[in-house]
Amino acid sequence: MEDEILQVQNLTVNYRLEDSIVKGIENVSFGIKKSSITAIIGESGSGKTTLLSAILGFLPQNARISGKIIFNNEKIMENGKYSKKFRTNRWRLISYIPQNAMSVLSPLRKIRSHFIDTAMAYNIPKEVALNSAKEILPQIGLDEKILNYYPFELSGGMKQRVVIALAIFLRPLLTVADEPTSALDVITQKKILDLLKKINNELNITFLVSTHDISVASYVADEIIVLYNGHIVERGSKEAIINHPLHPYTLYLLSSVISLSSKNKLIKIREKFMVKHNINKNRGCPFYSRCPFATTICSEEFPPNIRINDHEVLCNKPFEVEKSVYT
Ligand SMILES: Nc1ncnc2c1ncn2[C@@H]1O[C@H](COP(=O)(O)OP(=O)(O)OP(=O)(O)O)[C@@H](O)[C@H]1O
Repeated sequence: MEDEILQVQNLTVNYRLEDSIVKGIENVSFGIKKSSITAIIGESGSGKTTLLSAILGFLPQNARISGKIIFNNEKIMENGKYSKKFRTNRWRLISYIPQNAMSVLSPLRKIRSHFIDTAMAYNIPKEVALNSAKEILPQIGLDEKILNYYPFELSGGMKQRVVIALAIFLRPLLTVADEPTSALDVITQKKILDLLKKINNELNITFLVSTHDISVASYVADEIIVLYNGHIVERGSKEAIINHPLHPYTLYLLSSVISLSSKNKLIKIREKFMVKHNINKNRGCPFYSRCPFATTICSEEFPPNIRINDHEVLCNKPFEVEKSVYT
């Protein structure tokens, strides 16, 4: 679609170990709208980092990848092969804010060297790099004099901002952030999320942000993708996902937010998720073993991907969730 900067089509990633194969993500398809913020939400091991690494072309050696990725109307990856144009321009097309961002700054190098090194890796001259850095730093709340500081001279929040500046100073079209706030206290967390929104708004950079916290997704994102066990189980606008969830796992995530669940009937709903079905080895629903709404069909048949306008859900019985919340 024309208004999409990124299209991921039938993406599957497996990891090969000595005597087994581990699933990373399976047959994942979605698009990201230009100038939006999309959050990928899922618990540990759901495949968030695998998905982001596949988009960035950063998967480890033991990964096997299939499917297609289209970026800005050009194919950048098909069946594990990334285009040369993408590999040589990556940071100017899709940049990255890593998990534990602060630890990526080398303690032995001044902040200015981090900007110069990043730019020079893409054949951008030192002067251009420093000028771009000086332009970006005030926009994200940092004085340009920090270019002469070492990382140890900065607070945690300032280091986080430097890493964000490094991701955006070459003005990429898309920035991918892997759990950008998970290591931060709540006050700093909010400031960083506000900063991502400001950059999105003022510099028109599209963001794809992963998080295990649905309240972070709800605060920062326009669109939300819910990942469970390597599958997209639900995706749609923030309003659709937060106010009208259709997948039981999304409902479970929402009912687990303390401030939400203590206020309303979600607390009762959370109790329903105490049930456990035996895992069915057949090709049933990935969420079957934890689903309070599951019936025989869910243990036997992989669910269909149901689409209602822009809201998609992978479920045999999506309206059971609606009934339990709204009736
Ligand atoms: N290099 C690897 N080799 C083998 N298995 C891997 C590798 N990287 C990830 N996996 C497996 O792939 C699955 C998805 O992992 P991934 O790290 O993408 O999840 P995640 O949602 O990012 O988790 P977290 O929030 O803990 O980072 C998990 O079962 C994980 O053990």
